[in-house]
Amino acid sequence: MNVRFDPSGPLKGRLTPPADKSISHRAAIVGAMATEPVTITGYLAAEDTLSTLKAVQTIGALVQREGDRVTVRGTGLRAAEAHGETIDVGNAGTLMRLLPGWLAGQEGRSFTFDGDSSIRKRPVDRIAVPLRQMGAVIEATDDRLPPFTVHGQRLRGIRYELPVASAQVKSCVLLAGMIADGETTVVEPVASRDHTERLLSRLGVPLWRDGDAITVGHVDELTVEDIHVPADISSAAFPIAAGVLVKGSRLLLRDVGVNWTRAGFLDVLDRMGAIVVGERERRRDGEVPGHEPTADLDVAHGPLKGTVVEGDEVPLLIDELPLVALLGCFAEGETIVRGAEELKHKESDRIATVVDGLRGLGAEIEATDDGFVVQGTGGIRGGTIEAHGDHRLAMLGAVAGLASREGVEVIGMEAAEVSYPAFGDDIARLQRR
Ligand SMILES: O=C(O)C1=C[C@@H](OP(=O)(O)O)[C@@H](O)[C@H](O)C1
Ligand SMILES: C=C(OP(=O)(O)O)C(=O)O
Repeated sequence: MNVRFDPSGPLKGRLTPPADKSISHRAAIVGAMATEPVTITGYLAAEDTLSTLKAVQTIGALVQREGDRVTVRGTGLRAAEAHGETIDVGNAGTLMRLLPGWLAGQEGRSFTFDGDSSIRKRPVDRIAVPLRQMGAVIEATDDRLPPFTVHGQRLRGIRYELPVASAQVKSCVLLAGMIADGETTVVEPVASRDHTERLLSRLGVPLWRDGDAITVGHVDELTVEDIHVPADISSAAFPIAAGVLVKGSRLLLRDVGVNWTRAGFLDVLDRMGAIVVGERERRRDGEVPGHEPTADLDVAHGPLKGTVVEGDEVPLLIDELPLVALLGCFAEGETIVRGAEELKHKESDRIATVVDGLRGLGAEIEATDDGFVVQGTGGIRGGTIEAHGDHRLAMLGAVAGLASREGVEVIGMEAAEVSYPAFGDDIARLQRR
């Protein structure tokens, strides 16, 4: 589906962005691990998180959905079984990397995972390495890609130093650690989103942090309280960027998750001089809070200046980096992102697709090995951008169009269904106010 986004008049009004995708995946998986039924309110109804509901059904959980209220009746920690059915993760990397952690500990049962053409290019060796050390047997295509099969075994706890900062790998090992013998420790090179730690900690799972090391203990049974999912800051980032870039805009985004391990985009916006007002959670080392803080964010159009995003900050806004590139086009001076090689392993190679895509719209942007460099020129011309089946690229093109001089045609806008099905409607509503 090709959709044209013309230069927009001011965006105005209030909006509750869609529910958090990362937290929705985790809530459904944890619900499936529990023995008693779990109610999740505000569950994200988008392609990726519907794949997770289907996946947990494939392994024996019952799922009931009424709007954004989902009830999961799980199998308990040690009774998941797929009966030879393949688990289809669709386009969802998070699902593909988290669920095998739990299933690796289902002794004597095997689970095959597959997904769409994008997922078949995304590495699973990053989870196979630690899970094998814990005792699981994993067969993957070319030893590193889907489709892959996890043969569940009795697992033993390990200490694992993550070679790259990845919340998906960290979460996978922590989920496996809950059913492994002994304690399991994951050491992260730099902080990444900690939704799994917060959720497990709230549910009474023995879990603690010591500097960069997170340790989880063995659990016999999981009791899960009802879970509420806040709005997704990664989805909110698109209307926020539109509000910052389109002249005369003023938006209020409500109930947005501002967990500091996710809210790096707001810090980068601050450095660029953008006007976004709202209470954020501040970094607190050594603590694993049991909740997800939220805030209302008041956004207004204003001038921007260039900034530098370094590797330590990258995991705190990994999915928002494409938008940093777009903001850089409008900023005074240079905007640089470094230490973001991980962008190459997303739904598309986001260094290549962002740089080629924005350059096609008139941006002065160069790719580097681990990021990009953008020269601010005060705006962008417009043109056509290909989404490459990547939801974040589709919405990047849309926001670029709203702020451009000539408008942007997005090829493959349907990709937005993965995380933000109401994106087009929400933007249209903000344009009518
Ligand atoms: O844990 C998660 O929910 C996610 C972690 C990140 O991936 P990595 O762990 O691969 O960096 C992020 O890009 C993805 O959208 C969601
Ligand atoms: C990278 C993303 O998700 P996933 O890894 O779950 O496919 C994303 O949502 O931008």
